[in-house]
Amino acid sequence: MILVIANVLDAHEVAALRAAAEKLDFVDGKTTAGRYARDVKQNLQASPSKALDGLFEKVSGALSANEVFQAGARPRGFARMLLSRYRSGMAYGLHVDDPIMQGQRTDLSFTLPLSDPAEYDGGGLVIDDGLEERVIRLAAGDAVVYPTSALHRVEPVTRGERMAFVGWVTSRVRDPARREVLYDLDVAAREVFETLGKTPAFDRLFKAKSNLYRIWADD
Ligand SMILES: O=C(O)CCC(=O)C(=O)O
Ligand SMILES: [Fe+2]
Repeated sequence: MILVIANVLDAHEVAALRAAAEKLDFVDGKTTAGRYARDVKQNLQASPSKALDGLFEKVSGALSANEVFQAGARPRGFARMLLSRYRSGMAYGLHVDDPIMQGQRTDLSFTLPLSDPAEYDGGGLVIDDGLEERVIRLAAGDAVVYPTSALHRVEPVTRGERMAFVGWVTSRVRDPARREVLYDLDVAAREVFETLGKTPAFDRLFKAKSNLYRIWADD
């Protein structure tokens, strides 16, 4: 399941993060890529610093407060986050991300751009779901969350600059099919609640979702 979540950050938050990001040092992104991804990775990444950690906290806080992210990802925590920058001519070829980062299993990947698509050409995130490729170009402040198991790439940027947070989430529910069942039940329960109120059908649906979550959640 690929989830696009609108407005994780509002325009003010995006502008503040962008201004703070402009003050950071950026280095070659190859330093954080795995053995095979390194060969196809051409981008820049903010070097680790206290200021960068502060930005990561804002992003993880905004995602954690987002109901759609909670329902779709069931996050236990964030394994890693990066702030990356693609200037004209830069790209990240087809690759798969590391299964373990900083000792944590990576179940879900996300991209949250700080640049609007009008600021650059190319630069789409292309996710291969096994059957076909999907090209995703998000507005600044939106996020896409997708299984870390998927092959993916970033198309070459041919004009302007694409700045984005990327990160990896460890989920309490490791199996993507189970996560999708929980997400569907959550969405259905919410819809019943909003249209019909807290009816017996809602109580049953929500109980079923809660109990499946209890059965499937890692300790
Ligand atoms: O920038 C993106 O949308 C994804 C980048 C990526 O695949 C990575 O950093 O591993
Ligand atoms: Fe990647």
